[in-house]
Amino acid sequence: MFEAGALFSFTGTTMASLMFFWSMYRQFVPYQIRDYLEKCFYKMFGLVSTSVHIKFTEYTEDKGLKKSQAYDLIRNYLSSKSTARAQRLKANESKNSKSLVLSLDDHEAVEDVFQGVKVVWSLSVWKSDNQADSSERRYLTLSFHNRYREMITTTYLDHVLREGKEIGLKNRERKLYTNNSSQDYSAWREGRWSNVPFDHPATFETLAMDLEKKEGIKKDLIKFTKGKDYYRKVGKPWKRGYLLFGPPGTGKSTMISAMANFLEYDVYDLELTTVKDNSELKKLMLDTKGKSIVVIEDIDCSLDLTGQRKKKKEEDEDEEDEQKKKEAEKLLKRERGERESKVTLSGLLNAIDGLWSACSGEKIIVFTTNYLDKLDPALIRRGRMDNHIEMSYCRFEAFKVLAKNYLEIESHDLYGEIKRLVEETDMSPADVAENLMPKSDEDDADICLKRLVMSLEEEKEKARKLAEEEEKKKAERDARRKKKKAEEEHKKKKETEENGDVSRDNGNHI
Ligand SMILES: Nc1ncnc2c1ncn2[C@@H]1O[C@H](COP(=O)(O)OP(=O)(O)OP(=O)(O)O)[C@@H](O)[C@H]1O
Ligand SMILES: [Mg+2]
Repeated sequence: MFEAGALFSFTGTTMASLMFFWSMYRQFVPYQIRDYLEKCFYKMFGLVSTSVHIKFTEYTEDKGLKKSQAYDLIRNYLSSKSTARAQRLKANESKNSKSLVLSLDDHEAVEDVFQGVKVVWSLSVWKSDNQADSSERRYLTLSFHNRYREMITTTYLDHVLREGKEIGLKNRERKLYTNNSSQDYSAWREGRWSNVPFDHPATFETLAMDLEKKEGIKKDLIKFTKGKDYYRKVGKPWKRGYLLFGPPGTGKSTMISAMANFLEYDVYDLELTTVKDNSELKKLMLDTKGKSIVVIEDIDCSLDLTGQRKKKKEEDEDEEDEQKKKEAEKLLKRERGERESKVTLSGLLNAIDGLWSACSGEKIIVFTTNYLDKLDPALIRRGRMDNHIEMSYCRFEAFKVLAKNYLEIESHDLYGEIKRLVEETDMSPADVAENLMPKSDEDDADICLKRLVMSLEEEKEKARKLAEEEEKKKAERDARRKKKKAEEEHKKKKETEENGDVSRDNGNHI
């Protein structure tokens, strides 16, 4: 028997000799001969070995500069397996610096089991011999028994890539994109979209609206995300359009953020007024990725999309005034040399509905507007805007959500009075929220709710006065119209009488 000391010294000497021979081999044997020897070794080894090895390099072979997508997907896939099973791990900061990401360390291996078959993944590093070149290339090797060659090279690898993609999407930092103006050459050269991290805190839990409606929207979204095969089966591109309409401050933009957080999607905020023409719009849409929400806010203000609308037969004076104001604004813009977007309604319809709009996977398109009736029916027909959601003034259900968010209360003596007032008064959730927000440390729930009651009463009074004034104005307008009509009729009658007199006179002359 060896004594412990003797055993250590024997092992140490052997290791030192091996390392000496290894370094001599790498230093003095030329690369071509080494390569040949290694190939022979692997060949001989292959005769007795029953293992198969597949190598996945970090960079693609062609130019060696492009990162291999498959390599990244496999690393994503292995991250959770390594955390659970590997002995040596590497810790990196995640892109959003919120947490640490653990991955397999260099020269480490991890086992995976798929359909009862064991495979081993190992991570190796190749270092250049060239002194001037300090670069390192990593590669992953998948080893498994030859008996499972067919299953591993098809089913298992498909499974790894698919899972890796999903993990990557989940871990990615979500982005809020906005389109660069093509007038701004430096920004346009950088890319069609600029982005910042998307960090809006709105969720469906904090969104104040009718509870049943909210649940309906959540279910609709879940159904959509799971509908890949269904959409393919019925022959529809995998996208869904939402039209959010309602008065200002009712939560349309908040709803978009809640949707993005719920689905973990990116958001593309498309500013149509800076898009030069239809072809630019097409390019922008082609540049959006899957798992994203493309938003066009205030669609009625973005473009003159109402041009094709049939004018109402009876335009009242107010509408005429508005039309005149718009024309004057346009003229002023033109005089100032401001560029107007040449995106047309058909261009926009193509962008959301055309052949190429089906590129790049699942996508949600959202339009928001304050005035539903200002939009061309073609733009919002079902199939294009599948789900029309009205965001309305704050009613009691919505108030309760806001009170819970802002004051952390679920009931109060004033709830009865508030219930009556919010049902009678049109106040936006934004205004209700503002009243509920404590303005100082002394503001407690009692003070905030009383302030809300006061505001609601004021609003109610204001609405009553406004309605009275409107009524008065309408009566005046009607009276003016009646008077005008009577005058016209009188004038017509007079003209006919005069014409009758003239023809009688002429008759007398004859
Ligand atoms: N339904 C809601 N639930 C929770 N908060 C809301 C809701 N509606 C409005 N708010 C609050 O009011 C603010 C303004 O709301 P938001 O911007 O979503 O309104 P909007 O409908 O998009 O208005 P606009 O038509 O003017 O664009 C939000 O930041 C949010 O704090
Ligand atoms: Mg908005």
